[in-house]
Order: sequence, then structure tokens, then C-alpha cells
Amino acid sequence: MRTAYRVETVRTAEEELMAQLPEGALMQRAAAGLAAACAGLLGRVYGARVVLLIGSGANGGDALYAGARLARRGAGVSAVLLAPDRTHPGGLAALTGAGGRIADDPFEVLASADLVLDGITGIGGSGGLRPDAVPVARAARGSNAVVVAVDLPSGVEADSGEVRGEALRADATIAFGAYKPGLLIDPAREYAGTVRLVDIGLEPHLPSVPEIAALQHEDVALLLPEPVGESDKYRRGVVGIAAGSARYPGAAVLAVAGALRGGAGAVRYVGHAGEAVIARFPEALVHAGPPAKAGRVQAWVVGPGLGDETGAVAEILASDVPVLVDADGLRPLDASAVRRRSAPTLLTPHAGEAAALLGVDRAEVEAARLASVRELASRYGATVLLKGSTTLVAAPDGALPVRANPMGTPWLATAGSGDVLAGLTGSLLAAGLGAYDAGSVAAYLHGLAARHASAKGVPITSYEVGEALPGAWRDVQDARDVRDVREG
Ligand SMILES: NC(=O)C1=CN([C@@H]2O[C@H](COP(=O)(O)OP(=O)(O)OC[C@H]3O[C@@H](n4cnc5c(N)ncnc54)[C@H](O)[C@@H]3O)[C@@H](O)[C@H]2O)[C@@H](O)CC1
Ligand SMILES: Nc1ncnc2c1ncn2[C@@H]1O[C@H](COP(=O)(O)OP(=O)(O)O)[C@@H](O)[C@H]1O
Ligand SMILES: [K+]
Repeated sequence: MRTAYRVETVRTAEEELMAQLPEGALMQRAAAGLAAACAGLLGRVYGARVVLLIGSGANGGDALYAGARLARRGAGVSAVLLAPDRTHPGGLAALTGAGGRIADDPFEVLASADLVLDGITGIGGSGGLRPDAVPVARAARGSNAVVVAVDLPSGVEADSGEVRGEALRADATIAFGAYKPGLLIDPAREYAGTVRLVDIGLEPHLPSVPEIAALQHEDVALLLPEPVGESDKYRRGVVGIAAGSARYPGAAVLAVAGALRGGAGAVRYVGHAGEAVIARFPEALVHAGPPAKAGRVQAWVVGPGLGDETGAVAEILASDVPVLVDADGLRPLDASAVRRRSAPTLLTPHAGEAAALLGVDRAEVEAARLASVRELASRYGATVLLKGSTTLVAAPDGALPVRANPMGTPWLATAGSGDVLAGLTGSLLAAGLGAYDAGSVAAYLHGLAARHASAKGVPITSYEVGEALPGAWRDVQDARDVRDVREG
């Protein structure tokens, strides 16, 4: 599990740790890790041209001390001071003492740089790059240098992943002690490039519950449902899929495709696209009548491709089993009906649907994913999975970390892939996972399946994502097998 903590939490932990260490030791740990990472990226330090972009805080201090270490190993290091009268004094003295220089013309040194270290702002920054830093950050991006952000790409909001103005686009970010939410959530995550964590000994001082959590293979493996000796198809869980319409029969097929690969013992399809479903999946149980007459299920999925035929939504919400509401099912959604439910509800909007539920513009949701998913979960008293470039899952209980899916791929931005996700998630719900786990495990497997299907980056169809789910499942399960062997 990768975990991220808010700035306030990181600062408290840092203060606790610093109180146990000699003055300046923590910054030296950070700088040593940073310099080592830069050396790795450069391959050869001797003779390399390194440019440091230095702001007014300790983030600049880290960059200056790391620059000094690289200068001692023979790199030509120049510092661009963006706030010359507030530059970290110890860091600057270390750099000049090691033979580093202060650049007169930032654009000249950037034009020939091999590596740029962004030490403009870290966790103390807010509100995008200041105007004087913007042309410098752009020149860094436009150069041939590898751009490395110190702790965070300058200009992004550490706590939310929002980018409220210009920010520096890095190829890599070397983060100290802990991830910050912005390193795991778009749009900021995109600015960070590849993120590497440097251990500065912070972990024992961080609280046990993070702000954001991102599952990894081993975590997902532990959550996958698995049949046991006494299992039969009913005990494994039956998922009901109320999806598709005369106008959109494909959504039904895709939702069933996802559901058949999600661990439930049987998939019941209810709606007007039964023929299309059965033609593709003879194993599906098909009903044309109302959901209440379809037979017992352990979880419902309602919404994909319903078009205007949304009559089933209220009926399904009145049931006493977990319900996933997606797509067209979200339009007629009544918050009080959702809040009244005794069983869990999982809403899976994309940004446009989330915006309609919140009464804001789509762009606002995309810019502030974390705030949006939290607000929806609290307003509806439901678990919410917000789809898109970073899929987030928030539980109605705000005390749980929001889960950020690390496994997405933009190749998933193809019509119908959300239907596959809805079916898959419903199947996991029917198999017994809670809404929070089902949502995050499904997003993970769905993203991994899409990566498999688009191997080496070829366009994929949503049907292929469904077909690739068993491969993704196997991949994740291998992590469990490795752990079992390790633990004897
Ligand atoms: N406290 C410590 O001992 C440690 C701190 N560390 C480093 O310290 C950083 C935090 O340092 P600070 O708290 O000094 O804060 P920062 O260095 O992140 O930035 C704060 C300074 O930037 C200015 N500023 C804020 N927003 C700005 C913007 N948009 N554009 C330009 N300037 C802006 C502020 O006026 C302030 O002077 C961490 O990100 C990390 O890099 C690490 O060295 C680990 C140890
Ligand atoms: N840029 C992106 N990066 C990663 N995943 C994306 C991106 N855009 C969309 N997705 C994913 O693709 C799926 C699309 O679902 P949805 O928007 O409901 O489309 P549809 O209604 O066509 O099925 C979701 O799982 C979403 O998270
Ligand atoms: K930075």
C-alpha cells in the first residue's frame, strides 16, 4: 500500500523527528538522497551540467545542498536564485564552497543543462508559480535536460492534487519521507513524472491512517474473492445487472462481460437487451421482467445504457442488498433515497455525472477530484468511485483514506469501458467485498486489464478490457503466491 499524508501531518512528523536529531541533519538526509537519485539519472556526474532553480524556502535548501554534493563529484552546478535575498543561507554557502556558481542568465545555463533540479517550492508552496518563475520553468521544460522536482513539482497543491496556475512539469520527483496527496492525484500527479520516495526516517512519526491510499498488487491479492470447498454458485454470490435498453443494448453486454469476470457465481441480467446478452454470453441468466421478479441477488448494478428507461433505479434502491448506481441511473438519483438505504450504495460517476450531481461544472470536478469525491460521498451517504484520469474511491465515513487508483491508463478513455467496470464492481460486491474495497479492487483490475490489452500502447475496445480481466486477476494473484512462498 502506498500512502500519502497532508502537509500539516508531514510537518508535525518532521518536527517530532527533527527534535531527536542534530540541527540540519534531516535536510542533509534529504539532500543526500536527492543527490544520489540525480547521480543515478545522470549516469555520469563528472562533467555533467546541473542547474538548480531556487526559491525562498527549505525546498531550495535541499536543492542547494544536493547541488553541492554533485559539484564535489565534478558536476558543473549553477543556481538560479528566484528570491536572491531570501535564499537558504547554509545551502548557498555549501554550494559555493563546493565550487558551484550563481547563474547570471538563467536561460543561458538552462539551454545547455543535462539536469535541472526544481527547488522553487515544496510543501510550503501555494497557488501556482509566481510570474517571475514561469518563464524559467518553461525554459527548463523546453530544454533537453532531465527535470527533477524536489519533493513536489513547484506550483501544484500538495494536499489536493489541484493545479491552480502554472506549475513545473517534471520528468521525475524525489519525495522526502512520505507521498503527499498531490503526487497520487491528477492533475498534479501528471506534473510529477515518475515519483521516487527517499526514506528520511519519517515513517515512525506518521499516523497510522493516511489521507490517501493506493493499493498495490499484494493488497489487491488479499482482497480477491476465492471459492472454497463448500462453494456453490449461490454461495459465491449472484449479481443482478439492470443495464442496456433498446437504444443501447451494448452497455448490457459490456456490463455482463465485466460481471462474469468478477468472482460472483452467477450473473442475472434484467432488461430489454437480453437477446444481445445471451448471444454473447450463454452463461448469463436473462429476465425481461422487473428486477423484483428476477430472483434473489446479493448485489445489484443499475444504470449503464438505460437511456431514459430508468424505472428500475428506484425499485432497485428499495432492495436490501448492496447497489451500484452508474451512468443513466445517476440522473434520477434522489439523495434522501440513497441515504435511507440500509445496505451499502456505491455510486460510480465520471466527472460529467459527478458535476451534475454536485451542481457544478465538469471542469471544476476535474480540477478538484479529491474535494468532489469527498463531497459526493458525504452528501449521498454512499461510497463514491469517481472515474477518470485518477479514479478515486471515497467511503461515506470520512475517517477512511480516499483510495487513489494507481493502475489507470488513458487508453481506457473509450466508449463502454465504464460499463465493464460497473459489472466487474457489482460482481465483487455480490462476492462479498464491501463497497470501498469492491470499488478500489475493480478499478485496479480494470486498469491493469486495459494495460494488458493495450500492451505497448495500442488502442483497445471495451470488450477487450473485459477479455483481459482474467489475465489481470492472475497477475495480481501471482503476488499472493509469491507472498505465500515467502511466508512459508
Ligand atoms: N523541515 C525540514 O527540515 C525539512 C524540509 N524539507 C524540505 O522543505 C520543504 C518545505 O520548506 P518550506 O516550509 O521552507 O517551504 P518551501 O520551500 O516549500 O516554500 C516556502 C517559500 O516559498 C514561498 N512561496 C509559497 N508559494 C510560492 C509560489 N507559488 N511561488 C513562489 N514562492 C512561493 C513562500 O513565501 C516561502 O518563502 C519541503 O518540501 C522539503 O523540500 C526537507 O529538507 C526535509 C526536512
Ligand atoms: N484519461 C483517463 N485516464 C485513465 N482512465 C480513464 C481516463 N478517461 C477515462 N478513464 C476510465 O475509463 C472508464 C470510462 O468510463 P465512463 O466514463 O463511464 O465511459 P462509458 O460510459 O463510455 O463506459 C472509467 O473507468 C475511467 O476511469
Ligand atoms: K519543488
